[in-house]
Amino acid sequence: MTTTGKRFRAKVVLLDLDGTLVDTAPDLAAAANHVLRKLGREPAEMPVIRGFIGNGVRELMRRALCLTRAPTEAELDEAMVDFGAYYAAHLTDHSRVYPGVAETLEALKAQDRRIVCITNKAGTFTEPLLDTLGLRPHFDLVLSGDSLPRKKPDPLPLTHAATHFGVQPETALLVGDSRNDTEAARAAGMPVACVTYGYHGDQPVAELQPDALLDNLLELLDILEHTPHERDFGKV
Ligand SMILES: O=C(O)COP(=O)(O)O
Ligand SMILES: [Mg+2]
Repeated sequence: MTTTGKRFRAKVVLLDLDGTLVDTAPDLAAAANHVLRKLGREPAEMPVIRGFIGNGVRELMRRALCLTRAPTEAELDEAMVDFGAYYAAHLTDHSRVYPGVAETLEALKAQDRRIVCITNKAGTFTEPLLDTLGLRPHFDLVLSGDSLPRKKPDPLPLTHAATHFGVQPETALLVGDSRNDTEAARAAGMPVACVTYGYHGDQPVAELQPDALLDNLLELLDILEHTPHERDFGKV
């Protein structure tokens, strides 16, 4: 773990999904490659697709198609129908919860913190994915890429979650893995920790200058202040 030595109040803990809670890259890559093959195009290597995750599945598919030829919006619309059907049927064939995640979520709950999942993944995939992997009961609120008018790197999902629980953004904490997470947090005035194992392309995650770096989500528990929170909610 590398941290700046800061401790965070984190009355509300917001967690990114893909690359932070769950390694979803194998099933996302399989869905994208299913579409590429169907269109007679060359499938892409897993690490290449992995670098496309974080801006929602439509952007992932667009970038996968661009490897051979940029699609028109109509072509992309059609590709997304096939992508959606395949991905919905194979959401958790190979996707796995990262080590330390379930234990961390349980500990956060025991400390009376509110727990939010904030992802750019479409809600139609987020809910069944969290359900199947047994994570859904841990969350007090789930915000997907299409839950609100704007998604990360826009600060809206973060400020929405803070307002929902009646806390100031600076007393919450986002944990994510990519530039979308750090940019959204900075714009919201919220501290941000990054996991080092997630999807951040070729760029070392330290270059995103998060307030803390975590090699395992359990390390989050070491950087939180332990003060009672129950009476704080709703008093912005
Ligand atoms: O790109 C996606 O579909 C989701 O990405 P996120 O969970 O890391 O926000
Ligand atoms: Mg992510």
